[in-house]
Amino acid sequence: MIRCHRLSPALPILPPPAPRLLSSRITLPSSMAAHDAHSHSSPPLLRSYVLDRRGSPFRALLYCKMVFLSVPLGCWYSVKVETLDCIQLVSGAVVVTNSSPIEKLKDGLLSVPSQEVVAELGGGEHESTVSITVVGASGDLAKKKIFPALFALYYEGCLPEHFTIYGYARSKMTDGELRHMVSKTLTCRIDKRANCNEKMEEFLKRCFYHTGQYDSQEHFVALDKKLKEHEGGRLSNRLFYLSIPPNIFVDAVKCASSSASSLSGWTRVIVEKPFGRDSKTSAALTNSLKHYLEEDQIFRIDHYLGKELVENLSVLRFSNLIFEPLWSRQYIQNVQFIFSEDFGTEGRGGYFDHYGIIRDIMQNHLLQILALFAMETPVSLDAEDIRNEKVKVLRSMRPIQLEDVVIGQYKGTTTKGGVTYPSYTDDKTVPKDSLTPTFAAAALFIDNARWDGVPFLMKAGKALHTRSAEIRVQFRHVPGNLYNRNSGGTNLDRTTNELVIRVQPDEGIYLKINNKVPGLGMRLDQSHLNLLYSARYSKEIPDAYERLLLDAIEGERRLFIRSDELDAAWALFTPLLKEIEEKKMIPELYPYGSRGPVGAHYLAAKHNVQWGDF
Ligand SMILES: NC(=O)C1=CN([C@@H]2O[C@H](COP(=O)(O)OP(=O)(O)OC[C@H]3O[C@@H](n4cnc5c(N)ncnc54)[C@H](OP(=O)(O)O)[C@@H]3O)[C@@H](O)[C@H]2O)C=CC1
Ligand SMILES: O=C1O[C@H](COP(=O)(O)O)[C@@H](O)[C@H](O)[C@H]1O
Repeated sequence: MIRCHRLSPALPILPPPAPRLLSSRITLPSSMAAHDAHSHSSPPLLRSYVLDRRGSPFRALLYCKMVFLSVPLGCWYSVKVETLDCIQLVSGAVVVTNSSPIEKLKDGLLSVPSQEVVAELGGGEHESTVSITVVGASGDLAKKKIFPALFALYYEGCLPEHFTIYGYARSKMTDGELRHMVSKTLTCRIDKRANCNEKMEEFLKRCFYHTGQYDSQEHFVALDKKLKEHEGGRLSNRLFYLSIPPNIFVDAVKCASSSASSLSGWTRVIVEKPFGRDSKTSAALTNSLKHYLEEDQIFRIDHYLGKELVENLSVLRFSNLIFEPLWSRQYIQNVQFIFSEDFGTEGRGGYFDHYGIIRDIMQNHLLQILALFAMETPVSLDAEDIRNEKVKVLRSMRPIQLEDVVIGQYKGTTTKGGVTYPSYTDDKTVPKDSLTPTFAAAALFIDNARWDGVPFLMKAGKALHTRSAEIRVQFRHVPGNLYNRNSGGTNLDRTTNELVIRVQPDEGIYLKINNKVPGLGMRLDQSHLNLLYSARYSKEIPDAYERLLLDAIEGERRLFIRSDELDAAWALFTPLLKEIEEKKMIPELYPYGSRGPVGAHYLAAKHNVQWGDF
């Protein structure tokens, strides 16, 4: 039985986006008019179809003759099947033709089941299956995040009934060794649950391994063969998670696309950051990927978008009357996006030195949050509507000035207790004279009517005193505040309201307000209206990778980055990065475990702001 929280009857299931044509070469016959998307009643024409709700939680597979439709539940289409030769609905995209067979839309990409494949579909034709291939399965991210997230999804009943997981990498491993590795590196929230071992056993039986090179068509053909065996003639959907270094993304995509794409269902590819180092390299990566994939097959992951409190940002703003009217320069003095880690780059120095903190955290995670925070109200919750608004706000951003940026690098320290912490450059994979910033603070501006003049401050650093990620919204002071005259010493112009969205740890939202201290006198202090998630909700918070993997399986693109968003993000940061690197800007050193360089305070002060985390 499916227990996935997404299917809870208490939760409204939103109607899916309207189907969209993939190519102008394809026309929808007039007989295929969308029925009422909100209606759950079956139009007469579809009654004879076989409806299978087991394959994937939100997808029903309708099968007839040569017709395959994979449509979201709750959405019915009126189709005159007799007049159509082939139909393939791929994740909301409709492919319909009156001539058979459907021509290939793009080489090796979207193909329609051949007669042979259709014939092969024998007994299992009413069922779909999802095959998830973790490319780079021997690596750090796969062990730390991807397998644990897949297991958590399995445990929660969120994976379809028929699924197979394949690990793919060059390292030689047997299925047994992969299973051992996965079970030993389980670091997910489920591992403390009572029947975790039992569920793990079941899960591991669905995990397999295939050794192969990332640029070998032959090895991907062999993988395809194995996937087919597991798929057993069901309609197959395939998800490839590229958990490999970026220099081999394109090789792997090329092979996966041309030798291991699904012939009957969808094929999607999750791509991990870094998406290039600048505008040029990012565009080159996008172009290469688009050679083998359609944009809507590419799921560019930014795992911060999968974090619960980031996902909640729009809910907070758009579903509470009290916030949206305040969301502008009229009431907000500044907004701060703060990321800090209490550990250095140990173990990842080689990667990090090539990127630095601005590319590693600011250009993606913090900027994505900023875009969600500052965008205009989208037309709907549809992925394209949201992403359109994000792109607009990113394009409205003023070029970042070097004077509005502070960079730092951590240096080793020895604590009073005698514990020694290394300098960034102590890492053997980092050049001794590296100027790569491990800390940066910046002031950004959005040149539009809503945000004109409001500083959006970002601060990100490694090896700081604490691990946290938060959004701080500092409101303007109350004009002519009556209590300034009689506040018992509190300077109300300094203690303005502040809304804090704590993304991690101890997820929560609190609003700082000025309040009367109880008693006969009139003394004010600043208190918190506090929503601490652990106190309010008994449910554990899913890991970001769980949400994003499930979204990718369900074809929900809202939390993935579209190529024009990526272009806009790089357009903002590339000139700054170029200037920093060309001028060989020297980072300010700060001690490991400290609060970062003092320059960050001068930067804030320059914009009449105080960092809220002090
Ligand atoms: N680790 C993390 O916390 C995060 C990682 N990422 C991104 O996710 C992706 C995977 O990260 P991570 O798991 O740390 O990466 P790894 O360096 O651990 O690489 C993953 C696998 O790729 C193969 N590989 C490594 N280097 C090469 C190479 N030069 N040529 C061919 N194959 C190679 C190895 O497998 P084998 O030798 O068996 O083929 C390795 O196990 C990267 O793009 C990274 O930037 C993003 C956010 C966080
Ligand atoms: O993408 C990255 O994120 C991690 C921080 O992720 P979190 O979910 O643990 O906050 C960061 O350590 C890493 O450098 C960066 O590449």
